[in-house]
Amino acid sequence: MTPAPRPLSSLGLSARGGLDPVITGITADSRAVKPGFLFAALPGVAVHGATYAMAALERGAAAVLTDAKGAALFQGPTVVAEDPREALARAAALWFGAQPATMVAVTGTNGKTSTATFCRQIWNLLGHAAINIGTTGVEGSWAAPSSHTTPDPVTLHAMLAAAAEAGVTHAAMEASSHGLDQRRLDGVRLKAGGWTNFTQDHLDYHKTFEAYFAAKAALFTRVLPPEAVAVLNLEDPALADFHPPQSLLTVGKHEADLHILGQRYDATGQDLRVSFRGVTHQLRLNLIGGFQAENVLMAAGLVIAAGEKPGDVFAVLPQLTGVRGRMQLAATRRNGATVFVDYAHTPDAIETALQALRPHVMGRIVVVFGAGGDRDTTKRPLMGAAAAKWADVAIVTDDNPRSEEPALIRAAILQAAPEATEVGDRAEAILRGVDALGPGDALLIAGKGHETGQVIKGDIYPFDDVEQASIAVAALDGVI
Ligand SMILES: CC(=O)N[C@H]1[C@@H](OP(=O)(O)OP(=O)(O)OC[C@H]2O[C@@H](n3ccc(=O)[nH]c3=O)[C@H](O)[C@@H]2O)O[C@H](CO)[C@@H](O)[C@@H]1O[C@H](C)C(=O)N[C@@H](C)C(=O)N[C@H](CCC(=O)O)C(=O)O
Ligand SMILES: Nc1ncnc2c1ncn2[C@@H]1O[C@H](COP(=O)(O)OP(=O)(O)OP(=O)(O)O)[C@@H](O)[C@H]1O
Ligand SMILES: N[C@H](CCC[C@H](N)C(=O)O)C(=O)O
Ligand SMILES: [Mg+2]
Repeated sequence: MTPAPRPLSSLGLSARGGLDPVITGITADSRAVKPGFLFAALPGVAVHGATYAMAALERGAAAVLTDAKGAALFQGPTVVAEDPREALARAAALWFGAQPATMVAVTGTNGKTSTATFCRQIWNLLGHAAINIGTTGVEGSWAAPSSHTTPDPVTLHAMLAAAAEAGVTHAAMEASSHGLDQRRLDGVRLKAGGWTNFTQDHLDYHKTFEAYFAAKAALFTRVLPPEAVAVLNLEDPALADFHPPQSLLTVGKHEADLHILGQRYDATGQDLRVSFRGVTHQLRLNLIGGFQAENVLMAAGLVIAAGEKPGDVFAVLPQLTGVRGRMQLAATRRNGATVFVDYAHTPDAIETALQALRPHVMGRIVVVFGAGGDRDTTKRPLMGAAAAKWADVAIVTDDNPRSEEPALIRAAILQAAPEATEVGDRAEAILRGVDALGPGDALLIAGKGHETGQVIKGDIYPFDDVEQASIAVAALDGVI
């Protein structure tokens, strides 16, 4: 529902010369401007949005929000902000207004989608209308697609207001480092924030580990209010020395508030003994992979920090179901071999996923994986090394090469995995992986998870790892 027109000043903004025009909408894209809109001309990676300010004004923009550099590029009603991205996020929060009453955000190199999804499932199981917002879109009691893990502030606040108006009271969202760096979350009212882990990814954007860390730390140092709760995974040494302004609920290590006392794996999941502030709980998780227990504990910590009773939360954990494309059992061969689809696309995730699968597998582990184009190039050999170390057989293939030459991406991986087999066509690579499986073996198809497309140059070709796994098993085992 479109909010009613209102004066610029009601969005916490003032234009040069004391102008206070009536605003009818907000956008950061000049092509979406309608008469009366506030156009946010943001400093971008490729271009300064103020390049399009005159086009926006010609389309009837009532005012342009930008920084000093942008303001020098045009003439017209101008709001100058030191940080226009943060000003836009706070204006979007005021413009759309309604947000679900109880919200948490989770950051970290890996585990965000899993944790946010488990938060939503726990809240649903406790009777709340809840959603998770992130890489898999908006899921739960209200659904919507999302082009980003962390949507831009105008899209995000429109989502939150629509969900609240639809009766959603609880929301868990992923705070990506890009999203935090670009202030996309700055107007969101959060009760708790979680940090799963910190390893390598996105250095193509942040350039240094320090900048990557600072972007994620900002969830606590800038976005979360001091009265909120910080849920930190102390298993990760990078976080053990992080001291946010908020009170802590720690998970992971034995001195943490919430930690695992014992873990026993079997073919369909795991049994856990966990301790929460001295009280022991025994529970079953029908989820494959130790990392899933870590994510479940992070989710339990966030939901408890946001107000739920610990006993109620632990009681519903056995009902949690797997997250699409995260260690998802996609197919089983006639000889009993299993095929899993997972989203691992960083060195740590490849290592974690392969190690996590091992206790559930009697025989060999085969892995099929690649690395995304137009992303962090330095992680490619590290991914190759992780696969070479932790899998028995590795097949290197394509995964969203985007604008890059696929063979060069594969070569960068193979230089650290000389024993691996190179099969550029992903469907053929999966078929070869399935064909290699003997009784008790397992295949891990990693990197694309829930994705339903292969991004090559500017096009997206339909491709679904789960579907390809079933096709390969049917073709080889004669099941139609
Ligand atoms: C690198 C990056 O994150 N870029 C994001 C950023 O673009 P930008 O500001 O740098 O855009 P730009 O192309 O330089 O343009 C500058 C400004 O001019 C405006 N413009 C541009 C053209 C025009 O005609 N008129 C106009 O007004 C643009 O709207 C923009 O505000 O702001 C845009 C608007 O919000 C985003 O769509 C865009 O995401 C790009 C497409 C992207 O691929 N981002 C990925 C890397 C990303 O954000 N990934 C994370 C993490 C993923 C994960 O780990 O799960 C995510 O949260 O999804
Ligand atoms: N706690 C964890 N520690 C290490 N690896 C993990 C953890 N949780 C998940 N993974 C691995 O990372 C992959 C991605 O998990 P998930 O989608 O939950 O992470 P994410 O942080 O949302 O990723 P992205 O930033 O790409 O959206 C999983 O498929 C698994 O291989
Ligand atoms: N299969 C995807 C996974 C990464 C997606 C997301 N984390 C991003 O960086 O956009 C790729 O490598 O292209
Ligand atoms: Mg995600």
